[in-house]
Amino acid sequence: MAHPRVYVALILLSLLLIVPALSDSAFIIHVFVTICVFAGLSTAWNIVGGYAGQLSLGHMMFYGIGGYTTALLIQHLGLSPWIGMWAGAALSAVVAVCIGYPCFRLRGPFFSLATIAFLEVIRLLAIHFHGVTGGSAGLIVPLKLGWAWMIFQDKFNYLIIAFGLLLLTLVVSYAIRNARLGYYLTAVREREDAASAAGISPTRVKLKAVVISAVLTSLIGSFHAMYTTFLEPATMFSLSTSIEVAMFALIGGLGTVVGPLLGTVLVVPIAELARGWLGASANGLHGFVYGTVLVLITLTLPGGLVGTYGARVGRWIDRLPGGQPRPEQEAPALRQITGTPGETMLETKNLVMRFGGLTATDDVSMMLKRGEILGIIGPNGAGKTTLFNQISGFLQPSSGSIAIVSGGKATTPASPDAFARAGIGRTFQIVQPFGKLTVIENIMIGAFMRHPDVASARAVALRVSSLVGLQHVREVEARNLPIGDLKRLEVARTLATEPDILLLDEVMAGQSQTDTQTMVALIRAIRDAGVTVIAIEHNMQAIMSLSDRIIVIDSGKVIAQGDPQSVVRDRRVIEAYLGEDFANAQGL
Ligand SMILES: Nc1ncnc2c1ncn2[C@@H]1O[C@H](COP(=O)(O)OP(=O)(O)OP(=O)(O)O)[C@@H](O)[C@H]1O
Repeated sequence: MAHPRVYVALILLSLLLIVPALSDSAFIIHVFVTICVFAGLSTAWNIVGGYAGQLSLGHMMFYGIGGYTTALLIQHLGLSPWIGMWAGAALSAVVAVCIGYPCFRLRGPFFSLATIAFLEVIRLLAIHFHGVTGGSAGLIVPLKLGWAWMIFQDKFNYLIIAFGLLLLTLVVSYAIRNARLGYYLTAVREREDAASAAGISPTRVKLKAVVISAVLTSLIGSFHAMYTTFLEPATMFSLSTSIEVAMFALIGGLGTVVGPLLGTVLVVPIAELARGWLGASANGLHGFVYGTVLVLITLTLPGGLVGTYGARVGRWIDRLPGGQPRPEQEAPALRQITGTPGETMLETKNLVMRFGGLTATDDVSMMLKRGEILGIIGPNGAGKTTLFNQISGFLQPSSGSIAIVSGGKATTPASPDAFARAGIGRTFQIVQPFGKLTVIENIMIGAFMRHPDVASARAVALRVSSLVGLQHVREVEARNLPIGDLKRLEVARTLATEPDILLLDEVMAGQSQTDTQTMVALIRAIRDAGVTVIAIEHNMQAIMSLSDRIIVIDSGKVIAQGDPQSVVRDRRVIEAYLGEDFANAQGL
């Protein structure tokens, strides 16, 4: 509460109550109720559409479910809307899981189309079951006056409830944004694979977001039904309103906490005032107003208002009393890796991976011993990365088995995130940074796996950033880093998950001579701290000096393995990969 961003926001928000209280006009109160309702809907939508990047265009289904459940429970069971709205919210949560689970497998426009389809289905069902819902003719909410029934003569009471719901939605949205879930949603939105490698289950976090969003939307829908006192499928399950709600967030700033509110405050009053002044002749005018503002904003400010000016305004506000940065927390103790050096940690048997007619790994059997650095070499296209993808859960082998051995027990996790949580950390050959997050935030995404609390994850990330030599670019957005730093960031994010086994895929590619030496020293230090390492590398000098053991793969098959000196002398390895020039240069 003492932070200026909080008290300034509360002061500005209170204007939504103070201005209509001073004016005392029923129409002005109506405009402010509408602002609170739509800002709440847009803020709730933004949790899915903005934070999770899933452009739902069927969100009004939860609004409608809330409204109808509340109205029907009053009508048939005489239940107060204060109870009915939670029943509606529970039903919306169930519907959100049932719809979200299959739909989250769809990407981009297909997801949006699927949400529209579900909205239409529910609208048609509401029309079809007219015996219950009143069908197209609509349903009138039983008019019993008083707080218990949420029906008032004094319109200001409606505004108090609408404001309360908006405040609740904003607090939830703010809390998500600043908690692990918010970071996870951003990570999943930007790069699902990298998020999975950091132990995040994309489906689980998206489902969490959609359930929270559905519950909030449904609560607002219940209230709005009580406010309008009339429900019909066309307005309760409206596609155009779903689009408007998304549009407010786009105008204000997608994925920001106050963006949806700002977008609504900007456009709803203009449209409502135009409707108020021009009456029936202004039918459809609000759509024109929204469209015009949207076009202007997307053309001039693609990040929306908050996306463009938010950081600058935030810095001004931080200069107010209480805005000084807090001291950083001490990094928590590192996870103690236990186990006997030399014991088997990972074993693959006869791994085959076919892509159509191509066999990328062909009968690969290998094992990894605790505490070693295992190098994997081989020509381009030999199947090295495909092997990594299988032992980190990103590819399901066509045949063969993978076992992670821990405490004498062998397990095979079912998904990439489960592999990560089982202690296998991996980097990607083609770097996968979360471009719009800073270096520290990128590393925090990894750290969250074992440190759910934001302050601890940040402390771990700060320590890891120093370890890999990224301390000088901590607050730089990852998209602005050169390739050498991006490679180090890959290692840092994976290291922050505190893995037992670290899979490094060509982390020295694109690094300068000095950086390569630093990386070699870093990998040794990581091993000395108890982490077992497998490294795919084309830099022979580096991999020779690092590895305790090397496996050579060619055309998907293991053609040689052993200590570095004997492997580079192997004729098959010289013929398939190293070449005679290398052998001559080494005097082999
Ligand atoms: N998802 C995929 N679908 C189809 N083919 C694939 C897929 N992934 C890899 N391949 C093919 O499998 C073969 C092995 O590729 P892989 O990336 O594992 O090789 P690599 O040894 O890591 O090569 P490099 O050293 O160039 O990274 C290649 O021919 C590649 O084109």
